[in-house]
Amino acid sequence: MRIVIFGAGSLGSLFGALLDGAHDVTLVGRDPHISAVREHGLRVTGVDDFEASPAATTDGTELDCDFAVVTVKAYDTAGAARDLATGDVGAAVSLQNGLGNEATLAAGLDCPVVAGTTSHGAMLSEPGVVEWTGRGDVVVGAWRGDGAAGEGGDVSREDEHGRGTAADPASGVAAAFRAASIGAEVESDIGRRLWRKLAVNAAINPVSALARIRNGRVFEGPTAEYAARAAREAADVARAEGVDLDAGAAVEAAQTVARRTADNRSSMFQDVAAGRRTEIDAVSGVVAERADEHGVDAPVNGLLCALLRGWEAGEGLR
Ligand SMILES: NC(=O)C1=CN([C@@H]2O[C@H](COP(=O)(O)OP(=O)(O)OC[C@H]3O[C@@H](n4cnc5c(N)ncnc54)[C@H](O)[C@@H]3O)[C@@H](O)[C@H]2O)C=CC1
Ligand SMILES: CC(C)(CO)C(=O)C(=O)O
Repeated sequence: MRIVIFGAGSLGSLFGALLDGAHDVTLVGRDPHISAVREHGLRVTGVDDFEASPAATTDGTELDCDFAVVTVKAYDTAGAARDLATGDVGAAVSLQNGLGNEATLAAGLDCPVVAGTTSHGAMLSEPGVVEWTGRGDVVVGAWRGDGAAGEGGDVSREDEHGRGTAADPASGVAAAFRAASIGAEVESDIGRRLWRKLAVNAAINPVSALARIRNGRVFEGPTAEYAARAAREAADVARAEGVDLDAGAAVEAAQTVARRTADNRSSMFQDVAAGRRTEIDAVSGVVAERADEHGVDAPVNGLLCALLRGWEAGEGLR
């Protein structure tokens, strides 16, 4: 299949390398990384060590592909949709963190949108080299609009080529990942999966970023209570949106991820440490705003969001 990776930074480069070979892959990203890939290929280190040679470009317009995997940061999703809309894209697949990316893609594109989450970890260590920091999973599901993500119908159908039907692009995407030996599942209730991941990120990311601690410390010591509250609030908002997510299950999910990724610096901690903009709006910001809309209390998410936004607006960004 012809696959575009839109946003070939850390995660996108990892998936681009893993999909290359089984598929015809084009990375869309920025220099100096893209020039390095064009000149020397793409090297993966860490969990596995190998080289790949996908096509690579800094121009995301007028691309033609079976599907585009979108791996830009949440705040760049609208720009990605604008570029992808100028081409011929069969489907857009978000593997991003935060809530709202799929809605942004759907608003800007005519093609079907597939929602996804991944627990693989990746970090661009230098131009042309990506470190695979942790093996994980990929879960995708048809996105059917705000409040109805993944609801209804059988999304596990594939056509005789295993590509998924037009009404069911998620199974085609999962099949393409599996053809490249990347474990990928189709989830019929992808909306719940996105909210659960959001609760995990709402607990770990801002707390680790503000306290400057690795994931494993978030549920230990003085931050534990507030991380748990952030996850519980996210679950309360999810339920107000009709998503079946128990507060206890959300806290447990966050604690499990913190344990499994104990030595990681969360992506938000890395962003803050490097003086880069964070994804706070798409994580705690979404929880706090939707809580307001539903009349649900989410003071911890509100405070974490305000602190990170204050840092970004003040002395934070380089
Ligand atoms: N890195 C990781 O281990 C994981 C990341 N995620 C999520 O995946 C998403 C991407 O994360 P990272 O790869 O870490 O971020 P990143 O910042 O390393 O990569 C994003 C890349 O997209 C590029 N980009 C943005 N707009 C572009 C445009 N219009 N044209 C060309 N290139 C463009 C940026 O230059 C950047 O290189 C985020 O939502 C993150 O939360 C999710 C799971 C794990
Ligand atoms: C799961 C977790 C918390 C892993 O670090 C993550 O998604 C992130 O850092 O953004």
